[in-house]
Amino acid sequence: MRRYGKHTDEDDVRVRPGKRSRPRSSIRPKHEDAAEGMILRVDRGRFTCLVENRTVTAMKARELGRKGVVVGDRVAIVGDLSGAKDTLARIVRVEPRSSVLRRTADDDDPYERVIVANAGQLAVVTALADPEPRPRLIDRCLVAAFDAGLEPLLVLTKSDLAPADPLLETYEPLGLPYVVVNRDELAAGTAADRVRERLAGHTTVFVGHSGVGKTTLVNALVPERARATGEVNVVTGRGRHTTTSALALPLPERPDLPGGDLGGWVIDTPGVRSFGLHHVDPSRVILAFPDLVPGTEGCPRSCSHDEPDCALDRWVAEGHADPRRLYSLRRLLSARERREED
Ligand SMILES: Nc1nc2c(ncn2[C@@H]2O[C@H](COP(=O)(O)OP(=O)(O)OP(=O)(O)O)[C@@H](O)[C@H]2O)c(=O)[nH]1
Ligand SMILES: [Zn+2]
Repeated sequence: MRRYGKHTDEDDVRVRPGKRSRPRSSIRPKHEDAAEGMILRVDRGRFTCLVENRTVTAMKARELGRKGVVVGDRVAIVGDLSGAKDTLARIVRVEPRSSVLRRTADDDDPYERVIVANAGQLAVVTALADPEPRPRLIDRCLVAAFDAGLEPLLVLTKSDLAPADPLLETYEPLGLPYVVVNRDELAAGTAADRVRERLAGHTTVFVGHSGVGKTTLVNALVPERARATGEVNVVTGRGRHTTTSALALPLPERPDLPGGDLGGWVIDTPGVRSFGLHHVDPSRVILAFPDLVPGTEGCPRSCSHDEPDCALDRWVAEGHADPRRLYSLRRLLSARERREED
């Protein structure tokens, strides 16, 4: 933990004599003894926070005001950090975030929200059948990932029910990493192992439509989770998770797998039906297409890259980039507009 000791103040005094040389203890942050923590879960104003190797329940200090604290946030935390039952610590500071995944208000949720902070990868989980894949929802998740600067990963489940090829063909121009899994591989553990290799050393957010098999996969990746959330649904009688917010789970170490000693985090999110994208800026999305970026030099100011004067048509016509890349970019950008089928 960084300390804000006397030394800094003394330096200040020496270089800037005069009036301002009186001791300025007030410039020191109030909570210099705060511990560092990571937010694992948010539930009705209570935050589950990892501090060293303990989980501590905390609330926001009043001084944070309306500042949001979300899963993945690194925070400074004070108070009772024992993690004992019925104790409540206080979050006094949120550290700068390396990334922010958000969704705009939409039918599922009337508020714009930051879903997760500090993630590096977005795993878009899609079933190849039951439920049918919804390419527009996949596109919307990809746009959110590109906008937030997260690396996307396609996880296609239920390949025992339908082939992956048609969908993979659609996404081939994007050159995304992908993993295809089926029921037998899930049962054998090999599906989770292949996904695990992609997660090594990363913080990965899992998103997917309800029913695609996200819970099955996350439980296989983090067996601890199945135990922690093994409540039984009274209607179906099946064990069901009750995630209403994102939940960060540490990946168990797997020295037998490539990169398996690196650890990593899985952040599970509730099933999504849509993914609001009004906040997305096309100029950030296009950064995921470095082969097209130089072609935008001749574009009109604040070009949507899908208008008659867009210079990208000429860029690909002159052979600087694959036309399918431009087609894919435009499809993604158009996914920002709301469509009925979303
Ligand atoms: N055939 C087949 N079924 C699978 C596969 N993966 C998961 N399932 C089944 O699909 C159903 C839905 O899986 P879940 O893991 O509950 O799906 P989910 O995405 O978490 O859905 P929510 O819990 O509604 O968010 C379950 O009955 C799983 O057993 C697969 O690869 N093949
Ligand atoms: Zn353009």
